[in-house]
Amino acid sequence: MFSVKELIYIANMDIFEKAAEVGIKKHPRNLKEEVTYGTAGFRMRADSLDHIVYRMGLLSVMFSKFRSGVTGLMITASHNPEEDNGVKLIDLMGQMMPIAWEKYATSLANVSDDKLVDVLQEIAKLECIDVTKPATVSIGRDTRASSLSLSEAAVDGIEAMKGKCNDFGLLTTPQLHYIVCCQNTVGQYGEPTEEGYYKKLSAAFLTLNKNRKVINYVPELYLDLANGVGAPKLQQLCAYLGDVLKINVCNNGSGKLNYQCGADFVKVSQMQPVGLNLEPGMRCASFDGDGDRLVYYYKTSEGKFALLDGDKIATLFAAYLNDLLKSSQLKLNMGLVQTAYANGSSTNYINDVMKIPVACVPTGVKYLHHKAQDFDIGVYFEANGHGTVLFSQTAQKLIRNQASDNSLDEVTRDAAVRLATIMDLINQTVGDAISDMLVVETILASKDWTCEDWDSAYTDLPSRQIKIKVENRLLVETTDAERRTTKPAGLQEAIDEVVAGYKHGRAFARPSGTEDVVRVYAEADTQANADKLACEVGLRVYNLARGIGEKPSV
Ligand SMILES: CC(=O)N[C@H]1[C@@H](OP(=O)(O)O)O[C@H](CO)[C@@H](O)[C@@H]1O
Ligand SMILES: [Mg+2]
Repeated sequence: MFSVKELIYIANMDIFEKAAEVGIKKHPRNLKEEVTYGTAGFRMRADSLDHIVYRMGLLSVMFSKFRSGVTGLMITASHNPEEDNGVKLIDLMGQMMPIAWEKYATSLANVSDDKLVDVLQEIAKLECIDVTKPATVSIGRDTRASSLSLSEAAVDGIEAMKGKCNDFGLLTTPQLHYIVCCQNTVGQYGEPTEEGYYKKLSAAFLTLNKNRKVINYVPELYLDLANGVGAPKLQQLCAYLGDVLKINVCNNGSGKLNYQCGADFVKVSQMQPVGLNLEPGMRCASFDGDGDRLVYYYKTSEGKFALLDGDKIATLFAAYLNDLLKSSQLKLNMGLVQTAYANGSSTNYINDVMKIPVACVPTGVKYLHHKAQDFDIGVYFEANGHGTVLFSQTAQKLIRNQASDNSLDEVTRDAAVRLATIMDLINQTVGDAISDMLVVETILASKDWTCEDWDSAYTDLPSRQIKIKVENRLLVETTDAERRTTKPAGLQEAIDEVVAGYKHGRAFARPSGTEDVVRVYAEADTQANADKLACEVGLRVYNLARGIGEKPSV
């Protein structure tokens, strides 16, 4: 007689062995280097990814069985070059896969073909997974040339592990997060389709912009789509918006993905993208390649390029929500979550002027999202334009109750109705360029603001970001939400010494989780000083952390 545990083990073994056979035959491991499930899953050159994506297909099914719900798998390398690709897994409510599972992903990706069964068995044992249980995985992909065949590898993995696969084809990353959340909440969050996504967002946007009276706000936006998946998706959305917002698009798929365009390019180079003739008076924005980042920009009347990045979007959102909270007489606490890359001026403004609690966490959406859950209303944004707002269950309930309380005066109730509708406009599962753009437009219209009005809240300190190539980036270790290094020995002291020589100086170095580099960030009183500080800190990293190739120079 076998025990239940033994029977599960035998049934699992059968499936695992077959999955390993398919793996060897169709998706053999072709990479010698070790890879790590990083800030946004696995990311590397697309031609090294096939076996990893197949194996993530396997893992996504085990994760679905473990969670007893629909999990997600997205194929994208976001803002990285066209030649790269990546894969990441999504949890039931549309959040990132838990950190505990990242180590399973890493061991599964690195194990040799002949030991694949052992790792699968180990995960099943550790998490008590019965592989014979039903499982469903929803998958999506971006527009990269390599994405279709990689998504087929994922389907192979899902089917080999006896999971059901919902292949949604081309999607922005946040659309897949939204769909997964809808599927697991049985439609409560919305209809689990792409169509449902457009309907939910556009309905909220149209309601919020119905009776607006604007003089300064111009309902016309110039939008750079990074030649990514945002392009076809935005076009679909526009059909629902009518003439409430005119969107002129550029980099809408005919050029090279993320090349001199897109949110990352605009943020890092602090320059307008190709294909856009920026003139004063134009309100412009950029998505990244998979549609989960958004930055705005404009040209000042003096002809200077001015960026409204994730920090500016976060403060715009938080201030507006705070006003609505006050007017609707709701006592809910609100907090803002940033990373070390947030401009120092924004942090000061939130602390000193807005008087809202602000937290700093390590880079990566998973950390921001997690911290934002500490508040009734948690606004989180990375400076690069990835972010959203989370409303706790209690907050959602109180806001909806207030919105439907007929005994309240009109002003109070209107504010509560607006808050409730804004909740529907925000993609709470993850940062979403489409949704965030609609929220920004709604707020600007409601305040009757231009970009200059929005930008006038505080002035960014000049900043610079550079990348340093090193032999092994993991030699650099950090603490204090990545603001200080603990290794290699002497690096932090060297950084401190350099920073001390600059007015309003602040700088830090950390290993990237998505590229093989150490990133250096610096800010100071002038652009020239920020550039110089970044370079000087970069040199210390180069010298103390075994830099390779060209030394940084201003
Ligand atoms: C400075 C910066 O922008 N870092 C980005 C980048 O991570 P790194 O770990 O810095 O490579 O990609 C992540 C995923 O898209 C994003 O979450 C993060 O903010
Ligand atoms: Mg992205």
